[in-house]
Amino acid sequence: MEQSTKHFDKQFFRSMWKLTHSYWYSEEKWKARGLLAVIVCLTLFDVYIAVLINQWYNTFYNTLQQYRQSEFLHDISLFATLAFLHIAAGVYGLYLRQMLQIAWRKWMTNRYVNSWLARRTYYRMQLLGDSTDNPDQRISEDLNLFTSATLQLTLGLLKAIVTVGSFIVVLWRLSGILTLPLGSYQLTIPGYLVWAAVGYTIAGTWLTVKIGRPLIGLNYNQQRYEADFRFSLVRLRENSESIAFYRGENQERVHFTKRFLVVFDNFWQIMKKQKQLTWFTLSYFQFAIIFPTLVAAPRYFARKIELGGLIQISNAFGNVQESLSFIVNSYTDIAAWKAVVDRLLGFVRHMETVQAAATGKEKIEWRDGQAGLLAIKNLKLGLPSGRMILNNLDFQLKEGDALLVAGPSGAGKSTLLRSLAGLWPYGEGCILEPSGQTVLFLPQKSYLPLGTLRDVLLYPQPAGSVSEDGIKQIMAWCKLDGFINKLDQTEDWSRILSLGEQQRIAFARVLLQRPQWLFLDEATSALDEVTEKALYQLLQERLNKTTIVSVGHRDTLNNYHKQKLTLDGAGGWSLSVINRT
Ligand SMILES: Nc1ncnc2c1ncn2[C@@H]1O[C@H](COP(=O)(O)OP(=O)(O)OP(=O)(O)O)[C@@H](O)[C@H]1O
Repeated sequence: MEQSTKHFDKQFFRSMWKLTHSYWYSEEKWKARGLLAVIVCLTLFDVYIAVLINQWYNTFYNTLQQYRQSEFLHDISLFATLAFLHIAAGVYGLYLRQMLQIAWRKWMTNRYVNSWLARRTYYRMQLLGDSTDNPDQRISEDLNLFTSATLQLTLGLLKAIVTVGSFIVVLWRLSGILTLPLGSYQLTIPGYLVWAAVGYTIAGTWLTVKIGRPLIGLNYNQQRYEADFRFSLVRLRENSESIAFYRGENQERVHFTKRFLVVFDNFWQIMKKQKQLTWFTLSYFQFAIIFPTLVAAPRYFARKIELGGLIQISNAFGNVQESLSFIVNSYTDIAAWKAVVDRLLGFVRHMETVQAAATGKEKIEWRDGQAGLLAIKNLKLGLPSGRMILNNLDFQLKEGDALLVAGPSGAGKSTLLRSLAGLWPYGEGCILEPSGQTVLFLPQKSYLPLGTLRDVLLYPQPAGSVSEDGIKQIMAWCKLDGFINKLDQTEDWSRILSLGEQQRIAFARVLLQRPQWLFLDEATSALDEVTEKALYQLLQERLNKTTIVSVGHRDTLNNYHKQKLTLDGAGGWSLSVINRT
């Protein structure tokens, strides 16, 4: 499993840059940069308004203290204007930030989905270990969190820096010089309010980081445990019938309880840490309300500043402190954000490893050969454990051939088909594929997508690619006449159709797509022998030039093939001609 790295080290920032920069240099870069520039301007404008409001405090409270009624309404209207500008900047700042966020998320989602689907990465990632748990969560939730949190944190940081800069100047001006008697000496501290604010915040930040650090790992794990728990529930839904037949509810309950217990335990740890952190942060913020007044009180009672000045100091102090303690405020956000970044980086790395393996380092070589010829040269197939299941397989198939692959269960028949489809990476040798010809693989249980029966039949071709009459004719040939009037009905067909009906659907797909090379992995295992015969005869009549390679256990299959490849599961194989009686 990919672990959350504990620190923000150089490597993390390098990877982070890799994750982030692609969007800002993409084809959408000008739109993205333009939007970001407007948001930054609005943020700076908002800080400027905050400075004007801070000055307004001074004027307004002095007006009150000195009972200057004539200026009261003017001050109020000035406040209304400033407040309106502050609100407008806030509203549009958020609106545009969300606009940028969704555009960025859309772009990244497209990119991740494309990369996940490219070169069957989704399949190979599963095959090549489990270092990425729940890729669906990475694409749906993590990309969302990543884009929103990155913008929120970056813009928050910018605003914090500019606010600190502006209000430190204000505080410095209001501070004057503090003189402390130290024995016979006098200690003079210029801008002492600034030092007080900085000291207070640094102490708070340091303590928060110390208390809150374990939350990074805990949050990372929480997301993963939640996804694992959800996944186990989804599996029950997907396999409900099988589980119901086995009466496996108790076992499932034990399994759910076990997975949920992990969620529960981890959440307890988060709660305990969060409690400590909340004790600290709430106390810290409560004390921050009174702290500036305490610090500025000596100057007020020495009559060096008026009430307006005191309130202004308190407000400026609050702004500095709030911005400086940006890390304090958003420590848990930063922890969650770091966990998201780590997970995304893990996902990207895993995809890259799988794709690099697919393009470079693999020892099985898939090459385009001659049209009408499939040549397998010295093919060795192994398992991830290193066990050899097929040794030096060498044979050729020509257009129109029909080969039956047989052997005991677990001998490696499906694995051979996977290797011919380019899905199995463990092994070495060379496969010369028939150049420029259409190939179709039928697994034992075909995938039925969600949608109408027509979509299911045509998959993966789009609807409309075959005429209505053509579809109906082929359905009738495959003994699917009973479903003709349901062609446009949307159902969860994999739940409704029997396994045999699903296998007939798969044959109908073959006849609709008319591949030149057809590989069938126990594709008639759920059918009676009469139907099996009818379907193979249909292939021989309608697709007489198509080369057929079938994997199966039944003797009846001998009738539809010319050659037989028998695997013994220990690496050995033999090729023979089938003599039909
Ligand atoms: N992803 C995998 N990881 C590890 N081992 C695997 C994987 N897929 C298959 N195997 C192993 O490879 C061996 C061959 O499996 P395969 O499915 O090719 O056998 P088969 O001859 O088609 O069996 P059957 O007739 O029962 O369908 C089996 O021992 C199986 O456990």
